[in-house]
Amino acid sequence: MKVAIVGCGAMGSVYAGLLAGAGNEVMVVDRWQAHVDAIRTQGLRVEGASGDLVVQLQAYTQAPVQAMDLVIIAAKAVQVGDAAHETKKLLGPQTVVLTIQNGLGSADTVAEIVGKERLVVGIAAAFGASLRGPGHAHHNSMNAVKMGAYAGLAAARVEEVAALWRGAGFTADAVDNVAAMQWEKLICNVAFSAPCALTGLTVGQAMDDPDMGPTGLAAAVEAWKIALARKVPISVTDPEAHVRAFGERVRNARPSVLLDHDVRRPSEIDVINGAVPREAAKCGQFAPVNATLTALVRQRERNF
Ligand SMILES: NC(=O)C1=CN([C@@H]2O[C@H](COP(=O)(O)OP(=O)(O)OC[C@H]3O[C@@H](n4cnc5c(N)ncnc54)[C@H](OP(=O)(O)O)[C@@H]3O)[C@@H](O)[C@H]2O)C=CC1
Ligand SMILES: CC(C)(CO)C(=O)C(=O)O
Repeated sequence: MKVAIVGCGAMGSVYAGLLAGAGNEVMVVDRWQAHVDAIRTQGLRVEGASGDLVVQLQAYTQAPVQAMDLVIIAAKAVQVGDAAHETKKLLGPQTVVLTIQNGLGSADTVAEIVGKERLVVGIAAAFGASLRGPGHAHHNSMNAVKMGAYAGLAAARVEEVAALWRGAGFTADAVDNVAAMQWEKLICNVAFSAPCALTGLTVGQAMDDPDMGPTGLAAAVEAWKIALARKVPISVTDPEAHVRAFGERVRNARPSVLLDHDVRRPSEIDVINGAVPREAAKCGQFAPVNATLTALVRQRERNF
């Protein structure tokens, strides 16, 4: 399959490396010139839970005009609009677009730009990925990739995309309910995104910390209650166990909100912890734990 990855950062590199390693024709588009240059000259190295491999890829800072079978948008929520515009150059009549971001709301932005009928929404859970340098990604784990149609795309086409991922060594499944898939991940992210960004702790250190451990769990339980109040059909019955199982897989990870703060860059906090009070308001409820954590992160970001 001809696959393009738009936004070849930490996660995009893991996707690109494994999909190319499985024999797909993979092109990556990323605006970090040094990363693209390194991929062109030395190949892309992906190291960590999946092994250690180097793949040769086509790499660009701007997408060429070329129809692909599948375009994966792996930019962050705050960048997803620009990345979707870049994606338009890669679309043919049959191209499927899969957008994978943490938090809530990115898919709506992408749907407006690339069209909802071709869109698949994905979630990647427990990878703990980062870029170690130009052309070199690392990931702590690789738990699961889940995906479902945004609106209209036939279930068989979504299943085809999931099969492509499985063929590359991922645990990947097509799901019926995108909202449940997103909330089940969000419950995990809220426990670590703000707490780790505010303290500099890794996921494992935050879980073990006598202050941040309970704070993260309170944020997760609050998100879980709001998901239930919003009647999202999540399968989580014990949010604390759900979060602990997730955290144990990526103890050494520094959540991407913390990675953004390392370089004084505004993060995805508004669509992660910040999504919970917004969703709560839609059913007349409050989410004070997530609202407070979001306010603290936002205040810090105003000084960047
Ligand atoms: N890191 C992780 O372990 C996990 C992350 N996620 C989620 O996956 C998503 C991606 O995260 P992550 O890989 O960490 O993020 P990164 O910041 O590492 O990667 C995103 C990349 O996309 C590039 N980019 C942004 N806009 C464009 C554009 N218009 N054209 C080309 N390139 C573009 C960025 O460039 P630039 O740096 O210049 O902005 C960056 O290199 C996020 O939603 C995150 O929450 C999910 C599971 C695990
Ligand atoms: C580790 C973390 C929290 C990084 O943002 C994550 O979302 C994942 O790996 O699934």
